[in-house]
Amino acid sequence: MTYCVGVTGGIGSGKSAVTDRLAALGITVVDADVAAREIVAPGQPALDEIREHFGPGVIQADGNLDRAQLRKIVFENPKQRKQLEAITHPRIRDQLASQLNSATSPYVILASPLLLESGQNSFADHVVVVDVPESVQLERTMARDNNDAALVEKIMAAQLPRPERLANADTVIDNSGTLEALDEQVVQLHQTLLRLAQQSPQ
Ligand SMILES: CC(C)(COP(=O)(O)OP(=O)(O)OC[C@H]1O[C@@H](n2cnc3c(N)ncnc32)[C@H](O)[C@@H]1O)[C@@H](O)C(=O)NCCC(=O)NCCS
Ligand SMILES: Nc1ncnc2c1ncn2[C@@H]1O[C@H](COP(=O)(O)OP(=O)(O)OP(=O)(O)O)[C@@H](O)[C@H]1O
Repeated sequence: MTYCVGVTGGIGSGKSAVTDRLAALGITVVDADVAAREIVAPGQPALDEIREHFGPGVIQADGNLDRAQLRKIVFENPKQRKQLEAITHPRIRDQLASQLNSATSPYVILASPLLLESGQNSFADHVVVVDVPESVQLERTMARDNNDAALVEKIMAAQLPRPERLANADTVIDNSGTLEALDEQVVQLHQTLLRLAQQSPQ
C-alpha cells in the first residue's frame, strides 16, 4: 500500500484546511467523514440498520438520513452514540481500506476526526495532529456550522482529550494562527512527507 499519512484533530481544528491544501498539491485525500456519508446513502444496509434501531424519525421524507436529528440523539446520549458507531464504524473502515488501496499519489492522506479513537491509525505510517486550543475549536466550529456551544462541547467531549491526541502525534501542525501561517506549515509538511514516503520500504 502507498505510504499512508493519518491526519486527525478535534472538530473544527482545521483538518480540511490542511488536507485541501495537500490535495491541491496532487495528493489523494481519503476522508472518513465522506466515507461515513457514503455508507449511509439510501439503499445501503447501514441506513436500514439505523432505521431499525433509531426509528423512522431519523429518516427524511426523501429517504436520506436526517443528520441533524441523529446528531441531537447521539451527542446527548453516549450509549446511543456507541450503537450508531457499532453500525457505522466497521463499514467506514472497509470503505477507507478500499479507497486507500487504490491511491496512486506519492503518499495518501487518511483524514479522520476519530483516527485514534476508532483504531483507524492502524492504516497510518505517520500521524499528523492538527492542533488548536479548545476555545478556538469551539469558536470556529460554531461560526462554520451554526450549532450552539452546548452541542459542540458535547461533540468535543466524545473525542479524545487534546493532551492524549498530541501524545499520539508524529507531527503537530499548530493551526491557532492565520491561514497564511498554516500555508507555510503545510508546504513544509508536504516536503517532509514526500521524503518519508520515498525512504519507506514498500
Ligand atoms: C451523527 C451524525 C449523523 C451527524 O452528522 P453531521 O452531518 O451533523 O456531522 P458530520 O458527519 O459532518 O460530522 C461532523 C463532525 O462531528 C464529529 N463526529 C462525528 N461523529 C462522531 C462520533 N461518533 N464521535 C465523536 N465525534 C464525532 C467529527 O469531528 C466530525 O468531523 C454523523 O456524524 C455520524 O453518522 N456519525 C457517526 C459516524 C462517525 O463516527 N463519523 C466520524 C468519522 S469516522
Ligand atoms: N487558521 C485559520 N484561521 C481562521 N479560520 C480557520 C483556520 N483554519 C480553519 N479555519 C476555519 O475553521 C473552520 C474549521 O476548519 P475545518 O473545517 O478545516 O476543520 P475540520 O477539522 O476539518 O473540522 P471537522 O472535524 O468538523 O470536519 C472552517 O470554517 C475553516 O474555514
